[in-house]
Amino acid sequence: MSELLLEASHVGRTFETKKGRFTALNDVHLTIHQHEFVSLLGPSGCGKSTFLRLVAGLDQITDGTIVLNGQPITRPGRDRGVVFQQYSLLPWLLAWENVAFALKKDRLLNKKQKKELAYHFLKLVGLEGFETVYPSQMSGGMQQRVAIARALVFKPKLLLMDEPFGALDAQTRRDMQDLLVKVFKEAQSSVLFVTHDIDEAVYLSDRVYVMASGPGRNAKELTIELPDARDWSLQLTEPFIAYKKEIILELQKQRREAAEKAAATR
Ligand SMILES: Nc1ncnc2c1ncn2[C@@H]1O[C@H](COP(=O)(O)OP(=O)(O)OP(=O)(O)O)[C@@H](O)[C@H]1O
Repeated sequence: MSELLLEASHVGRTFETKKGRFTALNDVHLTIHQHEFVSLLGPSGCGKSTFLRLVAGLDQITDGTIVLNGQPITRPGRDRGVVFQQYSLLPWLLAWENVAFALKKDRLLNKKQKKELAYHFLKLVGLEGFETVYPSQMSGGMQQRVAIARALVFKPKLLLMDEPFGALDAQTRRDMQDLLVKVFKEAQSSVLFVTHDIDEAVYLSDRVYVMASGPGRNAKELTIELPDARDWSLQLTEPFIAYKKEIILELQKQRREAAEKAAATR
């Protein structure tokens, strides 16, 4: 396997709430290697977004360590690009300006170079010809493409994506998944991808971490070995269905255990 890029060990995150201390994550482990696509899957509330925010540097761990390229993560940085479910584009800026905005503080590039880079990444995500369109004139899928281009424009080592296709209709979601496979290969970055969707996780990933809740923790890790050239017929193959089944059975087991635990405390 290629070089280790990110290593999260014994990660914990507790929150002080009105009802007392709440443990959102407990002893979570995760690794990502160079050029690896890793998904984080699990029931609602198991702490996927909390974990992603810690890796993004938008929140601080209460236990453990998260090391990226040998350095502990303490704040956001240009080595990580983030894409959320909400596209969060600036409505008063054109598509290319939204992408170039991410380079605002880059003093090494002049305006022309920033514009060229923005155009390059918009082309990569299939938006050639839409550079001078405002977000309000774009579909949800197109807006999310702009958000992906914006996250990639400073060539991050790690792309962090939190349910990026959650707001899209089924067909657009499929198109975006195929686009992501292509973009991921060309951008030569690694991806940490949070999703609820089992098919999406198996289709896109090299490895899938399945989490459990109460508190959020590791439950299962799968290495996905499927042909590199992914297309949708892959989803009908036996190996794909076998991975899916393994995840479904794990999630069913979790639901059963949670129900038993709830019944025992009643
Ligand atoms: N700032 C906070 N203060 C208190 N509790 C929080 C805070 N942030 C998250 N939590 C709690 O931590 C738990 C994990 O939340 P998180 O959003 O990470 O889960 P998730 O797996 O991403 O869920 P979903 O799939 O529904 O988005 C939840 O119970 C949530 O209420």
